[in-house]
Amino acid sequence: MRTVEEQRARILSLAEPLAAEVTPIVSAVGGVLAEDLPARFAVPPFDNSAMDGFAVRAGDLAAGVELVVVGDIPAGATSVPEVGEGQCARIMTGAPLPPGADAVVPVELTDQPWGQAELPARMRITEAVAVGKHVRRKGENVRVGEPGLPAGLAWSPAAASSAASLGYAEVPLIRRPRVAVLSTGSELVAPGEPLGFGQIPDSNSVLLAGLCRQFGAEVISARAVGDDPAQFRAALDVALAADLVVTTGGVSVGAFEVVRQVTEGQIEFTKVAMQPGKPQASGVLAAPDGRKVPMLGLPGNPVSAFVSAWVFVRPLIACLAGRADRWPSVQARAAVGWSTPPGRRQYVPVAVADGLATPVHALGSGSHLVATLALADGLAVVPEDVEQVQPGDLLTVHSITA
Ligand SMILES: Nc1nc2c(c(=O)[nH]1)N[C@H]1C(S)=C(S)[C@@H](COP(=O)(O)OP(=O)(O)OC[C@H]3O[C@@H](n4cnc5c(N)ncnc54)[C@H](O)[C@@H]3O)O[C@H]1N2
Ligand code: MOO
Repeated sequence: MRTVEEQRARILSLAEPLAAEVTPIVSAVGGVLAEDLPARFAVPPFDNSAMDGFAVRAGDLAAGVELVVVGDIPAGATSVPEVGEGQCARIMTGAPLPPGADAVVPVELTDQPWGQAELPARMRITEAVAVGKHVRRKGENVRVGEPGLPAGLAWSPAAASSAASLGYAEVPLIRRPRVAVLSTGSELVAPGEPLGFGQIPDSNSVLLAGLCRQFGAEVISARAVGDDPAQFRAALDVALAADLVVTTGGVSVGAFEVVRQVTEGQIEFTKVAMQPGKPQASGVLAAPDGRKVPMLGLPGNPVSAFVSAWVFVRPLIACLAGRADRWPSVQARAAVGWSTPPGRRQYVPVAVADGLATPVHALGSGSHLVATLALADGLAVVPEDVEQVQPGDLLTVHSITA
């Protein structure tokens, strides 16, 4: 059996980051920055006032000193007066600091009224300020040419505002990878439908569509097909419009494994030393338009599909998106003991509280325990060489919320 790491390395070798596209910053939320963006503008772009008040020469100041007001500098002013000894200029927040001035006295520390007021001829200060006070220096956030935003940054409203400030209206972005989800199984009926004999609700389509979105992908379709090779082939051809196809079911050794029957030869079927999630399929298929599209065939058992999505689909989506993948974890102590399959890494859905990890169901990592999956806030990892977890054992618990 292949280790989890070997399988993950194989899967990552199937794909490359999608090509970057020049994208308006405002419409880019959800993408990933493809290149470093150096600062085209200094931030702030010029020395400016942090307060509404008066630009002064700090050396002139003492409580009670009166200064001659030589001009008015609103934000957006295109020219500014020079401030000489004994002089000051009225200035607003964000307005350029005039030559000669080296500090700003807020209007509250003067004898002048705040708010809309005539420009006074003279102004008396009530409290002195030090050199540099209330002045925001050019480039004190970032200087021209310095690193602005780094490649790999997940685009966000904050990133758009940084990019605008750094001088960019468009940026090279890798869009969200497009994923098609295809669940297989003749026993599947749509959620909410009554169940006939031997039928089961299709929970994997909604599970994987949601997880892929959580992992940063755009889901272009999520549907179920029966275990009929022609039906599956036709659905797969449509799904290949995506950047990644994720299927569930039909990868084991039964007599009606439709994913295996249709794709064997192009897709590799293997066993991975993990539980749940042992049977795994992965490979690259040729889309009708000639693109090479990676496909992951996850096992059909719902908890197996869930764990496989976190362990394999998530890093592959991150790779396509041009992002580094990291899976946050915490350490927690097992609240109870349980047995684990030797030689396979176990991923157990657990609830974590007060540093204790409790399996969300007494049957632990049973791959069919879909009804209680939602109660988990992490996947506890039991290493391959452990056969019995004892109460109090320290476990790594991966987050399933980030
Ligand atoms: N003889 C062996 N049998 C099995 C082995 C094995 O090694 N030898 N491995 C077992 C393991 S482990 C797993 S996991 C499953 C994987 O089987 P498949 O990927 O082929 O999945 P199916 O047989 O289609 O379904 C398995 C199970 O999951 C239910 N299911 C499937 N799709 C959905 C869905 N969309 N929503 C909800 N539930 C779904 C399905 O009804 C089955 O109960 O194979 C074992 N067998
Ligand atoms: O690997 Mo299966 O996913 O153990 O039930």
